[in-house]
Amino acid sequence: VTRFRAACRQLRRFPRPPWRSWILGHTGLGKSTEEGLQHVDELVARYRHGCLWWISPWTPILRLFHPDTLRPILLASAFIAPKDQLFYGFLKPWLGDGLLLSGGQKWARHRRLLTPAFHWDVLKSYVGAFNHSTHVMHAKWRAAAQAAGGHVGLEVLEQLSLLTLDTLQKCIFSHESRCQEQPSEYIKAILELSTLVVRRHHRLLHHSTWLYRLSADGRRFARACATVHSFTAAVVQRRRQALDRLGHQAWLENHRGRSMDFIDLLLLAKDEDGNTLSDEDIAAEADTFMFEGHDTTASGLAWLLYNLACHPHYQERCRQEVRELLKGRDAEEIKWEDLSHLPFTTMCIKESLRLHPPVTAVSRRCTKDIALRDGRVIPKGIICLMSIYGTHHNPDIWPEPQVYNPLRFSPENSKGRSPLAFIPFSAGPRNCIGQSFAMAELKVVAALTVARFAIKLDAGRPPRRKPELILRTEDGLWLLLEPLPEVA
Ligand code: HEM
Repeated sequence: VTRFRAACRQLRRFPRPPWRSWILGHTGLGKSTEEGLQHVDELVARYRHGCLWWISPWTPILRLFHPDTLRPILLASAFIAPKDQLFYGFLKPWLGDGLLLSGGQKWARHRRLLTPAFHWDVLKSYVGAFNHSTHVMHAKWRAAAQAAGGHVGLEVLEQLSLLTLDTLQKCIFSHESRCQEQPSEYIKAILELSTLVVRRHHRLLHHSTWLYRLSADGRRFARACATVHSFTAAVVQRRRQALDRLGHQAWLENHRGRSMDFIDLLLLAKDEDGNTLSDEDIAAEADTFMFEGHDTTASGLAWLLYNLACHPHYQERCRQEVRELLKGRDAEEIKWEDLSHLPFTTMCIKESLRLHPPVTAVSRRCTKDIALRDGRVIPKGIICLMSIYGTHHNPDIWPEPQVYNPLRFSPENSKGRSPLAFIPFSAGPRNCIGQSFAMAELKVVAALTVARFAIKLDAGRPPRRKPELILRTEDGLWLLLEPLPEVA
């Protein structure tokens, strides 16, 4: 009680938006809806740095949305600012102790072991998979457009989710599920788990582990977890047996000509003391990549296509850039070397990630008091909800924040801007390990899509944003797609 009262004294220095009552606090005022996001815009416009939010009479949350207030927490060591369980706990039975959820020494050791798996030399070999999965998706779109007599209206979030799951299965497991063309039990289970985790957040009774286990949703969750875990465990086990049977050298020689996937790299990963990852560790990391890598990238892509549909002149400029790059080639294929030659498309991607960040917030609970530059203190143990969306919409940093303007990211306009003003992949020691992977995939899919399709708004179905685990929409994101003549 004494500690709580001392914390409340510190917290009084943060502005508190009007609440419903001192018993209810702000309960029910922060919704995962379009209105909820507009409310965040209002909070940011009014409080600029952050504000205090009471989700119950004994649970204060600091909502932070400015580089100055985010800096000391985002840049603190993972030991001082660990993840908070309230927001991440429901993922635990699925993702176990993978990088996203683990903490302390285990996280630090795994982060070190996993970092080389995201080196550019490795990512290079995945660009082929990005191209191939995009060809498959586009072939489906072309067939649908032809059948519809010219252009087709599609819900692109679902389409792009299947595309990113397809590429991840290839890059992590070297597995061709062909999930874009035919149903896959494993992919169905992953999509179901994502939906169930969000639903559990909204149902207070389901927050209790034992009540959840007894509920229909809890049983579905357990079944989907079992499907995902048995798939991953079987792949890891098969590879481990092959490695043990052949020995390192022969196993590596066996790989000549075929690029290594994530499972291979994790099986071979060794720290400076010669410690390796156990099969359970590898499986948890693979499950984490599948979760963290699919919906986030799909949301980023879907909102990018939407923003380009809203701004046909930017779309046309991207198209010209890509066509120029592909001119005279035998195949319409984006290569690794091409990724640095798409400056305008890259600016459009970044501006879309700013305006519609796939992950809208991350949260931490500090293990010691954190002093801010202005003298205020974030007390130990308080949940800090760091709003990526709010920071990206902060008028202190981004003039006219609601406007889509890729030129904000031109080299001259980026000069002098705080590195924490644009944080779609978070920042600091716990930033996104997959950000280069994601940017490469975003560029390949975006470039091929603008080259092959005219993307238009579906006037009858304007999207209403819905921030869940990722930024979605209430009834899907519908766009009209019209095939263009091939370039190469
Ligand atoms: C546009 C796509 C992506 C976005 C916007 C994104 C965003 C983020 C953010 C904001 C975090 C920090 C989460 C937190 O602090 O709680 C994060 C962490 C993480 N991301 Fe991503 N991500 C993307 C793609 C990917 C991909 C493709 C992978 C893997 C293949 C990946 C793997 C991870 C992992 C493992 C973590 C946890 C890192 C750690 O705690 O050490 N992400 N991501």
